[in-house]
Amino acid sequence: MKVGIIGANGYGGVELIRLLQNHPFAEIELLVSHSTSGTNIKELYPHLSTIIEMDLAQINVNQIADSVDVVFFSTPPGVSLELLPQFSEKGVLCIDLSGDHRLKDPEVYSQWYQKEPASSNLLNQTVYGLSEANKEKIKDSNLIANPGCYPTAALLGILPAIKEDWVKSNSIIIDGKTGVSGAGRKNSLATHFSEVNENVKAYKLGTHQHIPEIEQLIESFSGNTENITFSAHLVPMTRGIMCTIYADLKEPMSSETVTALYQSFYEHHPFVRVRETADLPKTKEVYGSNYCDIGIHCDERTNRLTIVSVIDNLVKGASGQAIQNMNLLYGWDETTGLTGAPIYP
Ligand SMILES: NC(=O)C1=CN([C@@H]2O[C@H](COP(=O)(O)OP(=O)(O)OC[C@H]3O[C@@H](n4cnc5c(N)ncnc54)[C@H](OP(=O)(O)O)[C@@H]3O)[C@@H](O)[C@H]2O)C=CC1
Ligand SMILES: CC(=O)N[C@@H](CCC(=O)OP(=O)(O)O)C(=O)O
Repeated sequence: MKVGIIGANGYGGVELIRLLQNHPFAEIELLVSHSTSGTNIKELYPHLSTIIEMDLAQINVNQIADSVDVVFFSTPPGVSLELLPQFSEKGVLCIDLSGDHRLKDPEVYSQWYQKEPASSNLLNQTVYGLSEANKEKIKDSNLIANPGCYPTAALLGILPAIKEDWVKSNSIIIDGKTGVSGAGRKNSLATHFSEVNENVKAYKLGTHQHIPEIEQLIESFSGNTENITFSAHLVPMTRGIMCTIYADLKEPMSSETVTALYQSFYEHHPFVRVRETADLPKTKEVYGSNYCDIGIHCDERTNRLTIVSVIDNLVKGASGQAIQNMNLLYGWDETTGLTGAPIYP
């Protein structure tokens, strides 16, 4: 099965390359770049020398569509809006790592991304690729909107409680922390070493594009409209996301009971590991891997549930999950090519 990666010279693209090297059924056919076509990928990323030495190709829809079976879009918002319909029309399977096709309501997309939305026709064909939540739909789709990094950690953390209807409406608060690679490879003042090192900052409060994405999936799970509070924080590490999620319980529950129920909920989902309460997960314990680790605490004084959910933003939060979705789509075991253990320490 032949794969093309558009945006191959960004962090998401390079993580796709790393993971696909270990995939037994997928072969990288084309690496595509907008601004560095003609350059060998090893010149931009010397760590890939002798592993993959391929010139980056230009964006040429016909040529790409003729040579690959599946295209990953690892490009900033707005790019796949224009390109993806041209591939989809030609019957190429598309997996979009950007936010362009995640929101079902075109008006909501315009409001949060300040861009013209994709066509309703295309949005109706799109499956939201949170692998654990939409496994059956992903198997039958040809256009997958891969989730954002924060939504992956937040939703895997909260969905069992939502599905079981344990939490009070509008009581969910998600406190998210991310490593700097979440902002991609492009230069910016916000990701400059001196700005990030020995510093923690909150950003995009009330305006983060992941707010409607999280609310949309909660609604599709519960049938209820839910308003969440989400705060994003940048912390001085390269990879990793931690979402600490707070919600008021409808009825008192113990940590042990909720943990056992979460373990049973994720029993058949190999990439979600639910820990015992005394063993709350840390970002380093999933570094470089496709795992999402979850820990639970119920405060019996306040009747509040706290969930800690960690992922690697570039793997389960982006490229790893994109490959997991490709595996589901092709009917392969979902763990194919993704069984590497986290890198520790
Ligand atoms: N980093 C992360 O942790 C996560 C990222 N995502 C999403 O994945 C996507 C890629 O992110 P990431 O790899 O981090 O970002 P980078 O900035 O590292 O890479 C972006 C890529 O897109 C290409 N690109 C930029 N503009 C255009 C254009 N106009 N047309 C075609 N290609 C273009 C860039 O290179 P070139 O211009 O040379 O082609 C580059 O290859 C984004 O939508 C991001 O929001 C999602 C989850 C997590
Ligand atoms: C550090 C940093 O800036 N992180 C990005 C994560 C973006 C992301 O996950 O991508 P999508 O926009 O495709 O959802 C942010 O918070 O916007």
